[in-house]
Amino acid sequence: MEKYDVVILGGGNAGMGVTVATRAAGLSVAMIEARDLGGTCPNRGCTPKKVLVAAAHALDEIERAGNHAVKIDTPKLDWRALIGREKDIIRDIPSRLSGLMAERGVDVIYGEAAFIGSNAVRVGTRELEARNIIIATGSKPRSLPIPGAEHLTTSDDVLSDPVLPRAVVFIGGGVIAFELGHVYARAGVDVTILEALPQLLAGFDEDAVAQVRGESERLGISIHTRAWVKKIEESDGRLRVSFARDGVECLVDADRVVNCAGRVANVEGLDLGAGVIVHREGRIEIDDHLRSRSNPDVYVCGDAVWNSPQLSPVATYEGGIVGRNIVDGPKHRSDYANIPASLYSIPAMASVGLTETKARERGLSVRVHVNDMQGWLSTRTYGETVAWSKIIVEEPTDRIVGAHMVGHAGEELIHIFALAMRHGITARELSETVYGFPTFSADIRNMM
Ligand SMILES: Cc1cc2nc3c(=O)[nH]c(=O)nc-3n(C[C@H](O)[C@H](O)[C@H](O)COP(=O)(O)OP(=O)(O)OC[C@H]3O[C@@H](n4cnc5c(N)ncnc54)[C@H](O)[C@@H]3O)c2cc1C
Ligand SMILES: NC(=O)c1ccc[n+]([C@@H]2O[C@H](COP(=O)([O-])OP(=O)(O)OC[C@H]3O[C@@H](n4cnc5c(N)ncnc54)[C@H](O)[C@@H]3O)[C@@H](O)[C@H]2O)c1
Repeated sequence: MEKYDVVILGGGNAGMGVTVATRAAGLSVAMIEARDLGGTCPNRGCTPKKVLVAAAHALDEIERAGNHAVKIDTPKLDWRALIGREKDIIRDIPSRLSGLMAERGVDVIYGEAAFIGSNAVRVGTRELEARNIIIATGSKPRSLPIPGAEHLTTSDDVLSDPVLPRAVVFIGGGVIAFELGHVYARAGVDVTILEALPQLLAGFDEDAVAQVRGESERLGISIHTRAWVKKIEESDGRLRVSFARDGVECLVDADRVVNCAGRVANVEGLDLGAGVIVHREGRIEIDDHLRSRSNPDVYVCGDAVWNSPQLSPVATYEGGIVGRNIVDGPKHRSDYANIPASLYSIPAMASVGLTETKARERGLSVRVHVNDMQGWLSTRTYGETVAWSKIIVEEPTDRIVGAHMVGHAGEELIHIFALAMRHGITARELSETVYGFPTFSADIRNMM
């Protein structure tokens, strides 16, 4: 049995995050990775997705070029070349991360790990024992138990398929469906989104979501809520999706049907029982320090945590907390307030803090500033199709408790709000700040 202080299962954002404090403290650390170092975000998530989103942005700019008196013929997207560009941009990430881990003194072992004891794992023929074992194995698409589920593809396939389909159905109306749906729609694909719940994009402010929905429908995306998918069948070389909506049976044909119904912790193959790790259907029971309740030598971080946001910076942050808890003893807790998040639709929807509904549910006395910024000079200058904001301010303290934007460079501006919220800068102080002009940032003064 090889002995280490720390063994990390998974070499994604979360696993990498653990290595910082543990190696700085001189602990011996092994990282076991089944596929590519970097995990989902740089290889199959954020980064390759953003390359496609950037291309869709270019198409959006071209669509709006007429506003600037620029005449452009109908643009033509070479999808195969775009996928090639995407792969090219991310190609050397795993090898660069391998270099980083070597520099940091982390032993990387490739293979699929599983527990063989409370403090031991097996990978291939090797057995490793450690004082602490970290589950940082990420997430995987939720399986959909519907007839024809074998026809489903995932975001991994969308990001790798060099053939542009004619029509695509996304099952689930969450972030992945909207981001990839906007890219496809810009590329001329017929896009349908089928969401089981009455609301789309749960967790975002409902009024902001309504703006995104409007813009998505303007692009030609067909959206159905309360849609219950019954089956997927192959028919004449295409796929036919049957779903019920308000008691009415509906059909939609497509070349691809993508499972975007959420992602669950990827822990099925870990033999959690052998590790004495209590869980409910893969939801590992953890304390405030991200430790397994049944085996305190085991920590969980990143997407493998079932009840924290599945975001790449959150995975890195939680990995950092776990690393510090291992070094300092279990003292550190994560704080998920004021973490900015964006939907990279085109235009993007950005958000930090509480939605209006959540602020009211908490009984906060708030003033809500909603701005349709369509008529504002900066919006008109750039010919934006949507420019909208909602800023939620607590009445007695003037503290900003939530900010939500669609368009207007919101995915960048949201960080100014996040910074203000984190450091207690009030709405008035933010409004009184002198901003460079003319910029989108300067509009913050008039948003509240
Ligand atoms: C299409 C898509 C787009 C996304 N876009 C964004 C975005 O724009 N912004 C954002 O913040 N987040 C985004 N996310 C979410 C983000 O990618 C994840 O939150 C983040 O990557 C999670 O990091 P992690 O380290 O927890 O897991 P992962 O990065 O998934 O890493 C887990 C690693 O564990 C390995 N592993 C699994 N099982 C084993 C085993 N038994 N033994 C050894 N290794 C194992 C896997 O191979 C993987 O490399 C996106 C996700 C997807 C799917
Ligand atoms: N920009 C970003 O930060 C970004 C981008 C992509 C992914 N991610 C992360 O990846 C995670 C997974 O993304 P996702 O879009 O798969 O999940 P999601 O949780 O955002 O959305 C899933 C949606 O599918 C619906 N659904 C579930 N079962 C269904 C069914 N049988 N039929 C129809 N609808 C069904 C849910 O009600 C939900 O609205 C997200 O939680 C997100 O945090 C983040």
